[in-house]
Amino acid sequence: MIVPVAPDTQPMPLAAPGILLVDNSPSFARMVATRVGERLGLPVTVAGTLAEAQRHLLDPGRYFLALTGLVLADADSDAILDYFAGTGVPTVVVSGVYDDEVRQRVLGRNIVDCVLKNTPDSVDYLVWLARRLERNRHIAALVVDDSQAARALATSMLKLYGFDVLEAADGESALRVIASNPRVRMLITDFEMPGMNGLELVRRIRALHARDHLAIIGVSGSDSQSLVAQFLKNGANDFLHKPWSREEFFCRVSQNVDNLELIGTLHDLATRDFLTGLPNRRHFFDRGVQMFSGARKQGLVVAMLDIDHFKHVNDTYGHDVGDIAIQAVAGAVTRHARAQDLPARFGGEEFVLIAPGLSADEAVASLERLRASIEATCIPLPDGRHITVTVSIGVCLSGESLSAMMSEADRCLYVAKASGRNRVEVRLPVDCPG
Ligand SMILES: Nc1nc2c(ncn2[C@@H]2O[C@H](COP(=O)(O)OP(=O)(O)OP(=O)(O)O)[C@@H](O)[C@H]2O)c(=O)[nH]1
Repeated sequence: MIVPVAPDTQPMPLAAPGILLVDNSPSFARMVATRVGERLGLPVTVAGTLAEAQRHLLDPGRYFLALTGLVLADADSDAILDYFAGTGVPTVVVSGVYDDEVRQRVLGRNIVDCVLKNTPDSVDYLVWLARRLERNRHIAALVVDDSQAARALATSMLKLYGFDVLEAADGESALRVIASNPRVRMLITDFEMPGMNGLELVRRIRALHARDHLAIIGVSGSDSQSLVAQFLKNGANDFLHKPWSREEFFCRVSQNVDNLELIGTLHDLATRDFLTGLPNRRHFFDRGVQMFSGARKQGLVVAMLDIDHFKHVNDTYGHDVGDIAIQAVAGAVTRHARAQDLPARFGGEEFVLIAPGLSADEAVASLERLRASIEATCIPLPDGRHITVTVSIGVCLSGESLSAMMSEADRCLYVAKASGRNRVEVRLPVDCPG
């Protein structure tokens, strides 16, 4: 999405923070803005001069990233670099020249990176960089080092890359910060610290947080050959030698958070149903068995839901509308589920819900509310029409195992269908006195 702004207009408020692209070539700026904006779905504002860029940046929350060229009509390259380095907005230089001299001038200031213009990969790299910096804003990083100066350096770099940064001066404080901040997904720790050293800290963190949830990078100025291996063997994801270069620091930090996200995506693909986003059947059984064994005292309820006459919906309106109806019912089930419940798409037009800690009356009343809410939902179709669907629900209130409860819930579902549909049917299993 491109937001063109006439040179003398004041900035317009934007809904989400976007990207400011500053370049003296309108055709290049427009090409990059279109491709970056389309691929990221973020607003990109184009400015042709430094003065124009300064006007846009008057509103501090409007941009999370500035991309700037070094050739502008109203300023030389040092003035451009000095200005952007002082704005507090993470800035990437997009330059026609990137030799050692430019590199040193750029990376000697508070500038995230320098990208060579007009190479086949430059737009791909900019898209990756912009996406990375945007996502970093939602990640907390923790820097652990007893040296205040070393902490300040790593902190300023991580802030430049958009992270929300926390600091700790020793291992014990670091453990406390992690315990109280679930948003911490990246930790950078020094080796030599008083009390607990970096290796011991990594070991203690790994007892609670897996590598695919919290990335740890060890750092040290020591020449010891074995230290890197020791950090990795104790559970660190990566290692950086002090003094690190700005570029290496950024690459390693980014690669590690990229990996965390990739693993998160793979986990979602393996555990979530693609159409509805609900947990899939496999994840349901994994979690459901755990919930069953953990809930012996308080008990749990298993409910099976099936959309009524769904074949008729498909036959009448087509498969796409059938999918919309499945998504609408999934939405109702998701909204109905409490934090401690486990809803899932069991397959086709069938759903399952495990709800712990409910009395029989509460369970029946709650599922009756769900049934009624689905019946009352007008499901909008792309052509402006609406449809409604109903569901039948079979409920089991207790049983010897999860599979026994599911069989009983399924049997009740069959009875609900046979008794006219759009109803909740509850029976206690024969092997349970109630
Ligand atoms: N659109 C769509 N249809 C699906 C999906 N999965 C299964 N179906 C269809 O769901 C329908 C299920 O029909 P039936 O099992 O005969 O049951 P029903 O028509 O809902 O009838 P009752 O359950 O007896 O009320 C079939 O037509 C399947 O093709 C899906 O992901 N999307």
